[in-house]
Amino acid sequence: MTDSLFTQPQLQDRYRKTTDPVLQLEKINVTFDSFCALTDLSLSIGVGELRCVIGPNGAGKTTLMDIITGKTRPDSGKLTYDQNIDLTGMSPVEISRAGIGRKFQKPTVFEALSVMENLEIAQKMDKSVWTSLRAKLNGEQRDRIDEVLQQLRLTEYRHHPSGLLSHGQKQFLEIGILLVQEPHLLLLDEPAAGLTDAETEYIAELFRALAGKHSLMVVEHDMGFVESIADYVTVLHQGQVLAEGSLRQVQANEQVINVYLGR
Ligand SMILES: Nc1ncnc2c1ncn2[C@@H]1O[C@H](COP(=O)(O)OP(=O)(O)OP(=O)(O)O)[C@@H](O)[C@H]1O
Repeated sequence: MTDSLFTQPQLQDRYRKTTDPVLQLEKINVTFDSFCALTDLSLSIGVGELRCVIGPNGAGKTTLMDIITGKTRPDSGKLTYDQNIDLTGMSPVEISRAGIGRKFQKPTVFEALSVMENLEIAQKMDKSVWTSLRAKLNGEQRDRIDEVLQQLRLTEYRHHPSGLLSHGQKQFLEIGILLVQEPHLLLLDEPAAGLTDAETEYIAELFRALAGKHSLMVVEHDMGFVESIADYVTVLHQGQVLAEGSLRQVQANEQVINVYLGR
């Protein structure tokens, strides 16, 4: 077992084997009343890996993200981050501070504030909104924001009110809000939903560039998008892992064809 992978971000992290897990779920069970949303779910995401999670409606994809981020507590099972951090006892805020960032499907930016202000607030998560805006950024923080603005093609919109951005730009800003917090693991729920073809292509390129430095778990229904980004795919069905492998492998799996992809 290696030492804690991410106590301090290290350059060599990107060269670690993706077989080193950044996140491990072991026999996770979640029930709502008597309905089993996740049943003995085991899953492992490697350092720097870009994992896609697919599956039919109701398969448990959102519940999986809710478990990882502490929004929902499992009834049983182990949830280990960074080799030895037990997430099951941590609050959503503690989990976020430990380096797990989540982007929901619907953008949730502060619409009245500028693009830049949204990023500043995100960078100083530990302070209130107004304290964050008054506190001066140091050079390093400013550089990081500039870098993220550029990465998300938002530099020329930095002073625009976020409410005036297009849907796609708001999605990009939301990814930027995650990136300025330097997460180690990003959870992205249907990031391509509602994007134009050009935006989808760019976001695919961006995710491929982020993998290695960050680990990414992407829940997505758009198979074209999955094909353009995924090295490894997990198929969920009825709260369990139905299949895992390359997209080609899972696309050829009879059970996956029957329950999800169709003929
Ligand atoms: N709070 C809840 N109370 C009761 N049942 C729930 C709750 N949350 C989820 N479920 C049920 O758990 C199952 C898994 O839901 P989940 O939202 O995780 O699926 P999903 O794979 O994300 O689906 P979709 O692709 O439609 O978003 C569904 O049958 C859903 O109705």
